Amino acid sequence: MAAAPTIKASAQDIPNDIDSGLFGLQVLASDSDSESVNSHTSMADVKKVTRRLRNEAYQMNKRRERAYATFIRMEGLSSVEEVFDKNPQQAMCIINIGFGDIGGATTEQIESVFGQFGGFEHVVSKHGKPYTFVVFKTADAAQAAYAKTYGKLFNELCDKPLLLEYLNQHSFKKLLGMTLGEYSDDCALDESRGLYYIADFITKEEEQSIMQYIRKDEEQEATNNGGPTKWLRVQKRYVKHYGHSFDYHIKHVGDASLAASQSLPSWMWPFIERMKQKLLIYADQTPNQLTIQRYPTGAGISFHTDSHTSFTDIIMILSMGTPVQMDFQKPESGATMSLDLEPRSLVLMAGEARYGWQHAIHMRRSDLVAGRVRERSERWSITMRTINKRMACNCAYPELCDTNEETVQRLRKERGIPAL
Ligand SMILES: O=C(O)CCC(=O)C(=O)O
Ligand SMILES: [Fe+2]
Repeated sequence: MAAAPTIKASAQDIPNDIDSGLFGLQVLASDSDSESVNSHTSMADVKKVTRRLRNEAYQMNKRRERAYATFIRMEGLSSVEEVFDKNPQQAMCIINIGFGDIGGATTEQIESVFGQFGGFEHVVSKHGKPYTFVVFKTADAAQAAYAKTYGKLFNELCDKPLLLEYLNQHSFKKLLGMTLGEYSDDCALDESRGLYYIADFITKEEEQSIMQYIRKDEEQEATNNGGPTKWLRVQKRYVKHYGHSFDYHIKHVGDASLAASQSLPSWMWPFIERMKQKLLIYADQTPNQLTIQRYPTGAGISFHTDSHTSFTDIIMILSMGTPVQMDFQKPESGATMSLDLEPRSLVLMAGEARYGWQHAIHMRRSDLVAGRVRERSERWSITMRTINKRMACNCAYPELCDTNEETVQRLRKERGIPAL
């Protein structure tokens, strides 16, 4: 006797307007995870299954509506029709799975599901967004993956039914075209604007030895009741100053005399010498203030511009440990950009990058680099600056300049520096 056909259905197969019975259920080949209705199934069972499936379809619709609303709000759209396409396209949006702590998945988890399909290219996640994009080589390849994944549960993907939409061509470019390292406007921040990035400024061995020196200073501090200088906790990071201290309450160099309170650690001298040679900085730009920072995983530094009246033009940052993304913003125009700070790299900010932009390292446990989630661990950095003895600045960025701030005027008076 021929086997009874198995009716397989999952919630997504049921049309939204289903009103009774088995309408809309597809008759498919047998499949172990399918809902089975065979010749022994009573009409009551069929009704039960139908009711359950209808309820699932209703829940799924609700989920989809919620995800649409979030997408529209976050992308500043008036409707989803602006971005989604009914016809298969090369890129799809998983509208209900993003990356992050709550209900999120990592790039690797999403790849592990979609990477099984032919023509898979890559996953693009966006920070703080509860949706993700999956790109295929062709619309046909995307369609094949869509057919096998839509509405399905994957335990790698938080056991949520996968909701997918094809992305129209225009939105593909608009939403996914901008990768890190590109700029949000015409305000490209580059060397002509004073931002320089030197990869592998120090070797791996040098990185290790600097970290050892820092740890040794730390031990000395613990055993000697104070080593060269003290670690302070600022937000979630640890900070230590050499040369001159920095007062986070007044947001200014702390030493009243503006005389160096400490010499720079001798292990830094060879690197400062290398900077002078490689970067051709002038003698009067030789750093005389160092800030060493230790960022436990997830720590960061809020958006700021290094005080214009505390330090002169050139600021350099040496990175060690985990790579992180540094974000830049220009409050006046809203322009933004990100720079990936690899360990052992040196960043130099001068001119517009130093005076006219703010920079930050967001407090989070991972970064997105070209659409991939990269977990962070511990990071160390050394910021090198030169004290601004005039305590004045005549930059072209008054909105970020502290020259006329009351505190600075008071400090100028207290420190015997003539008023402007
Ligand atoms: O740790 C870093 O890379 C950033 C440090 C910084 O912005 C600062 O010290 O002002
Ligand atoms: Fe800074």
